[in-house]
Amino acid sequence: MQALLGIDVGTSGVKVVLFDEAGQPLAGALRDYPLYQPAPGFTEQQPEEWWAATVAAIRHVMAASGVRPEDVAAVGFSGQMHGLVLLDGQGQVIRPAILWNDQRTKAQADWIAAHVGVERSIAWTANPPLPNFTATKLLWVREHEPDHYQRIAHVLLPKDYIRFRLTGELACDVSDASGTLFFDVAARRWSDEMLQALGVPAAWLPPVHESHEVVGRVSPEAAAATGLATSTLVVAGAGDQAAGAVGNGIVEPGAVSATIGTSGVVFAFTDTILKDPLGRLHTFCHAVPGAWHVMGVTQAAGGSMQWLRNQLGQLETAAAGLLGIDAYELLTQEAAQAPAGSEGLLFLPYLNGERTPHLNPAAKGVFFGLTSRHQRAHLIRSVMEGVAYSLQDCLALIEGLGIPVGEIRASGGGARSPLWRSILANVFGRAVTTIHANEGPAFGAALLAGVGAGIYPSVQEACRRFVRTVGAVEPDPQAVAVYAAYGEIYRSLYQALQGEFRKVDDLVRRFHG
Ligand SMILES: Nc1ncnc2c1ncn2[C@@H]1O[C@H](COP(=O)(O)OP(=O)(O)O)[C@@H](O)[C@H]1O
Ligand SMILES: O=C(CO)[C@@H](O)[C@H](O)COP(=O)(O)O
Repeated sequence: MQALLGIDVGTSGVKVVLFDEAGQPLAGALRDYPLYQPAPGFTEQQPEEWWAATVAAIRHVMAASGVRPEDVAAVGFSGQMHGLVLLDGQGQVIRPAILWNDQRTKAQADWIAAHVGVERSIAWTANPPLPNFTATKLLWVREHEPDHYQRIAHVLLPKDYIRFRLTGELACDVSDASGTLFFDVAARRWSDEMLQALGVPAAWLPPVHESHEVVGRVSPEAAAATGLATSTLVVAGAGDQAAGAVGNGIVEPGAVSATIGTSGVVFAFTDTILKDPLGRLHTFCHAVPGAWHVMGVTQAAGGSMQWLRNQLGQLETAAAGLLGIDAYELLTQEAAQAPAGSEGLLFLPYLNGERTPHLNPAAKGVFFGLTSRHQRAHLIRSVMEGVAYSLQDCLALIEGLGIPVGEIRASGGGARSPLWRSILANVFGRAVTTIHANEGPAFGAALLAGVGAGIYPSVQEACRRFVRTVGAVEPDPQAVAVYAAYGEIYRSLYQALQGEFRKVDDLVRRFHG
């Protein structure tokens, strides 16, 4: 028996799952780590805490599965994208990682827009400069922390740091590299033009591979720490959205997924490179050779529910432990008591600014339409509905590029909720399915590992064999009409409040920054 290990270095924690050759999970482990917010708009994590959590999760999985270490054929990675990890010449981490949802780098994104130009940025990298992308984070360090900047020898993405600890190899893959703004997405290699224009040494960036390619083996030190064998291969892996798409079978034309993780993403496969002229959708390499994808991103999808749970769900959080279910289940059960449309209560999920379609890091979250009639159930449901409207904004732009959209596959933690899936179906006005497995990007990472180890002939073939859709939810015409009507107001609210978001942002910087 050969086993495959998928490691997903997520935002809330690391998920490690061991699968057999037939894609069946043998054992899994989740280990959380903290997210630090040292100032308004800043989000950081400690790479050492990712590694400690990964080691603990791998040890747990190996012990729980009883699989012999030498039977683990290969490891594949998935990871939160865009985060900046800086290493010095000795391979030591220089400062905490600056994450994908950090909002501090608007000035650096504006600087790139002014000095390189949005059009040239899209021509060279397929994407406009956005605060979320790694390049702006590196420029921020250059400007604000020159001592740190001078020590840089290597720039890595989050999962690639974990691979470095596991193998000693510096490497990246085409899908994750696409989210740095240093990458020529059309040619699938680092962009000399962009690196030169930004004055960033190309030598800082690691070699780039297709996602299934083998980049090394587990090192003796990492084998001692994790319990894995030094014979185990390690493949390049993918950014969490591309890895999740592989796990969902989004590897052929017409396949589209909607993921509610901490962020929310609508993801469509493309076999040619397609770009939104205004850069509102990301155009990235897929984890499938010769393929690309477009995706729209909601900054705080599950993140909005997490915020609500933390602020209003202390009782549920305490009770969940006793009842053996999670707090989100209790909260979404309560949301089901409010009707579709939440009796006129609307939520704009811009708690961490917004990417698609507004590209505005200063956008703010809003509850609109509150009356004394509204109860907690309405608040919870309106958050779920607001996230769905935001994903619908992403879907509309994808359809606007002429990409065919059939049924939509829902995934991520939020898709565990049948209510959220039915809200998605009614807001999209389309059938929404999920897949049989709920290991998400870790499953995709393991399939990529299987291709790299030669167990499966291709990523598409692995998906054809192992990915099954289940649980189709059809849209209900009455609810579709309700959401179409409220959706119009949702969209007009951003237009009405855009100026106020900017003013509030300035005031927060002035008084609380
Ligand atoms: N049972 C549930 N019902 C509704 N939402 C859920 C449930 N479980 C998790 N979630 C949502 O999923 C999010 C986490 O999704 P996940 O895919 O695990 O995220 P990430 O990969 O970003 O860490 C949570 O923030 C929460 O909003
Ligand atoms: O920023 C993006 C994609 O562009 C996010 O997908 C991050 O890669 C992490 O998101 P979660 O998986 O934690 O929601």
